[in-house]
Amino acid sequence: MTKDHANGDPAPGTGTGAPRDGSGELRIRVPDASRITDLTAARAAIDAIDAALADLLARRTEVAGVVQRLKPVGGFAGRNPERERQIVAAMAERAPALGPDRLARIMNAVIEAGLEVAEETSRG
Ligand SMILES: O=C(O)C(=O)C[C@]1(C(=O)O)C=C[C@@H](O)C=C1
Repeated sequence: MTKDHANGDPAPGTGTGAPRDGSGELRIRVPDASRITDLTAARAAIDAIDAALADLLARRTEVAGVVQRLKPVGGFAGRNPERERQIVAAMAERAPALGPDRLARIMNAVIEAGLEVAEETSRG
């Protein structure tokens, strides 16, 4: 993986974009979008962000699987719309440009994917 010489992080658009060093910490260097002026750099930035998103989604899926095992009723049968609304509301505060309706669609897909993986895993 190409390393950023300053701090050892992967350069944007190379490698996974999100080092796994066992610390549980996930770091990504993202250029300020307003400073990107060419298509190659813009796509490299997207690739780095998507690599970090993939890492986060994988980790979220693992933790959501633990939640399913801890709940009295896990999986799709134990779906909790109020908790999902809270998740979306908290994310909408951090990402106002997306807004709650789009974030609800995104998180519905994320949550359902996590529940599918948890159910497949529990079936063995
Ligand atoms: O918090 C829970 O109760 C979960 O089961 C986790 C989770 C999630 O993936 O965030 C999944 C399904 C529920 O509908 C709500 C949230």
